[in-house]
Amino acid sequence: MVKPVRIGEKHGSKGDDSKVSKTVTRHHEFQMNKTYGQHLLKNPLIIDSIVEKSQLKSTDTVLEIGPGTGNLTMKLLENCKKVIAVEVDPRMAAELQKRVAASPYANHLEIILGDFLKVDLPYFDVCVANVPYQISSPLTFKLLAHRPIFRSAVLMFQREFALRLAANPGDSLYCRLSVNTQLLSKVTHLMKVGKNNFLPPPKVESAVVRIQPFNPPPPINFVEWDGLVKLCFSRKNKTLSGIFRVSSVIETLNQNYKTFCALEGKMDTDGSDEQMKDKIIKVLEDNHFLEKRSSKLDINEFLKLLNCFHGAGIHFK
Ligand SMILES: C[S@@+](CC[C@H](N)C(=O)[O-])C[C@H]1O[C@@H](n2cnc3c(N)ncnc32)[C@H](O)[C@@H]1O
Repeated sequence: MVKPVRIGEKHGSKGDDSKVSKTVTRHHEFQMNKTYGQHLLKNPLIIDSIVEKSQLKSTDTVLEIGPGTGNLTMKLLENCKKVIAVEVDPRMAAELQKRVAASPYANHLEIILGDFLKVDLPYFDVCVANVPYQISSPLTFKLLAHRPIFRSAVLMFQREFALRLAANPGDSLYCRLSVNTQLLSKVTHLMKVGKNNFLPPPKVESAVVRIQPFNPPPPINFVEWDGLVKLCFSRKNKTLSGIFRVSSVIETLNQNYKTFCALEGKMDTDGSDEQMKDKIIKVLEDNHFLEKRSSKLDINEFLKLLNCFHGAGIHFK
């Protein structure tokens, strides 16, 4: 558990827009750390738009991941009760601490110094962040696994990642990430953001999405679900018939089946891979999945497929 560092209490002038550009200017003194994905948002219009789209309430506790020197944090503080910011770089945290101490919001910010992927998260209502792109995927699933379930997250990602999150069946970017995220949440693409809105500009384009976790979450064993989805997207344009006829896949599912039978106290533990192949093909055939392709299946069809396999005792972990 990383110990939270609390910001000291100091007061200064409120709502001073010049602070954004001053801080941006000061960033030239920093050597930006590429491994931490340090690209600071410098366009106040984009910052305002992100905060507006976050639909914050004055009673909200907001989680920010990677506040940097605080360009977004300052605007968030004006619009909620409290910001909890997780920052890995002590230089950034110190800069943010100084900046907030000179504002009326000193008592409304808590900085957790540490790696977002390793810290225990506190309670929060909404997450708003221009995230470090290199941890986009584990960051998203850490948020979605967090309890209690938060209201929404408005997050800046690399554009391609954002498009993958929001992709629909049939889209070229529809993938395992789209299906796993959309099983657990509603994803909405909010806006594109060009490179020149950052300092220094990243190599890639960016986009902001809103993620609203389903509450209650679907009653699905996520490991089983992801096992099926991972397999189906190993060759997303191949038919399911083609994917499930591969001998290594049949072998693995037969092993899983035997483990499942043993755990359930069933005697059916000596079936051959050939028998397993017939069982799998029968499930696909009986439920009209043989000629379907993952790239076109929606969440409900994946759910149906998982249920059909489970009905036959076929498991994916
Ligand atoms: C893209 S910058 C965003 C900075 C600031 N929010 C802004 O928009 O100007 C990403 C920030 O995340 C921080 N960061 C990188 N990896 C992190 C991690 N694993 N945990 C927490 N913060 C991280 C970086 O130090 C940097 O401050």
